[in-house]
Amino acid sequence: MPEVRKTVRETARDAVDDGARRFDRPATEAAHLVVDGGRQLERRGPLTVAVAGDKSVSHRALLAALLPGAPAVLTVHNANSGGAVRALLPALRALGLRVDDEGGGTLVVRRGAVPVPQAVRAHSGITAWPADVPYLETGGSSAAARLLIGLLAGTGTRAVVDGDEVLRHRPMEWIVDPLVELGAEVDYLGEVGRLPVLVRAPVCRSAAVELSVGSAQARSAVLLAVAAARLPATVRHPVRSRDHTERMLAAFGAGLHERDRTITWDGGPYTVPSVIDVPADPSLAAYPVAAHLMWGDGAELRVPGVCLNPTRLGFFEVLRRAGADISYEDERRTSGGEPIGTVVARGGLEGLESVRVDDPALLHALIDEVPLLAVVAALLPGTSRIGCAEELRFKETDRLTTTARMVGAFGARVEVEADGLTVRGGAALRAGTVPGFEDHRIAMAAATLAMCLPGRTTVRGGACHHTSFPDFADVQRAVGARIVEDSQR
Ligand SMILES: O=C(O)C1=C[C@@H](OP(=O)(O)O)[C@@H](O)[C@H](O)C1
Ligand SMILES: C=C(OP(=O)(O)O)C(=O)O
Repeated sequence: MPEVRKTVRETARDAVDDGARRFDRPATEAAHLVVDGGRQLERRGPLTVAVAGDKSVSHRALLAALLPGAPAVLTVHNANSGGAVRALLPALRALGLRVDDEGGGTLVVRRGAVPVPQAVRAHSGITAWPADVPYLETGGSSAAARLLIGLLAGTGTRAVVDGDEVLRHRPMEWIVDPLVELGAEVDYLGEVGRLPVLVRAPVCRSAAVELSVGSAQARSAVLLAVAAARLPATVRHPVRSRDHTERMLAAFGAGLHERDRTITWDGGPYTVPSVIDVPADPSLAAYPVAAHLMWGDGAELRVPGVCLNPTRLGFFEVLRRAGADISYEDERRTSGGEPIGTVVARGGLEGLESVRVDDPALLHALIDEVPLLAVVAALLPGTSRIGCAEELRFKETDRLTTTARMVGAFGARVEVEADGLTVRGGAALRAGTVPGFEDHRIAMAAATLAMCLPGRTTVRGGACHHTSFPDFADVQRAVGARIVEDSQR
């Protein structure tokens, strides 16, 4: 372990001085999104829209094919087809899995194929790459990279894991440090704490590890490592963030127990099924629901088949606490340990004063929806505060800064603090040209706000929504938006 490890809070505070530069991207190549404000609906009755499969559950379902004892053929239904999930497929193929896209979100993963090598991405600090090990690149998807590193460290598969230029800036010590405590050997090939890494030797010590970050990816990497190694372990973590890995392993029959933020894994047997169904993504459902509430002129919006795992419902919960009419209808079915149901939104934002996030578990339950929550907050009259959000600085962009800049470009008054945002409502918002920062969550939040402002908004590089929500524009059109991708660039 390093002698002095900065806390996430300290690192986030330093990042403030660095401004958004650290995570800002170069000028985007992606097409813009062009939005004309106002709702265009033929009738105002109840509406139902479907959103794609959950990104996090899709990643875990695909990676289950690497667990020991996984079936020769694993079929994943309703997988998210965005760039972040797709980014995992070449890495799986390089490890000797065949992955076929059968259409309609069905991916079939077969063991025992001839490995398809990936091209090595040049790195200014690396002249000689380790020979005779697979090179696995996971694009810009941190979930894909971190969970994969955990699995490789569990199965004892030597490999290099890398990512694109943005992912190469994101922290990997969050997972490497605990894996090393468990006896794994993982080398940084370039900058310490960053990709690319070489996974050299497996976890082998039954230690009790203590995680310093709330990141579900960090916890999942450790759990997948010990589950793959069949190594009993105890994992203490600071906050209950999304628990899809725990639910998936428990659904496989693994002996996993949690008490007082301590997870105990008994190292016993489990069975990976041959079919995994992915529920719809609550983080995607948040966009049509937000648009419906911000317009406030529709009857009822229903989004069925959504993953109702409470560790993912923070966006809806915060709005419910503020007075929004959002409810869940339990569909009385579960999949892979995940509860499934319909999200129902009625009415609009009238009567809502402000929103508040002041507890880490709540923040983690809406971690990817912070830009969207800031957009909603900008339309409320009062002062909203989104706190406990220091980990937002380590996403695709520094999302505290990029959220503030995006909402600010509409005229909103937003202050960035070390651990969050204060949004002072009541400012006059206007359409215009706003930055998307090549960050899908920022771009989709901007486009959603633009839908309820008069006039035309261009979200620069907004087509990056394909990372997590390829049919974002179609879904928003289905609820009444006038939105197109500007391919004339
Ligand atoms: O576990 C996952 O699949 C994810 C966890 C979250 O990241 P952190 O766990 O790093 O906060 C989230 O932001 C990301 O979109 C997906
Ligand atoms: C932060 C995200 O994903 P990841 O951390 O996997 O890149 C996201 O999808 O918003």
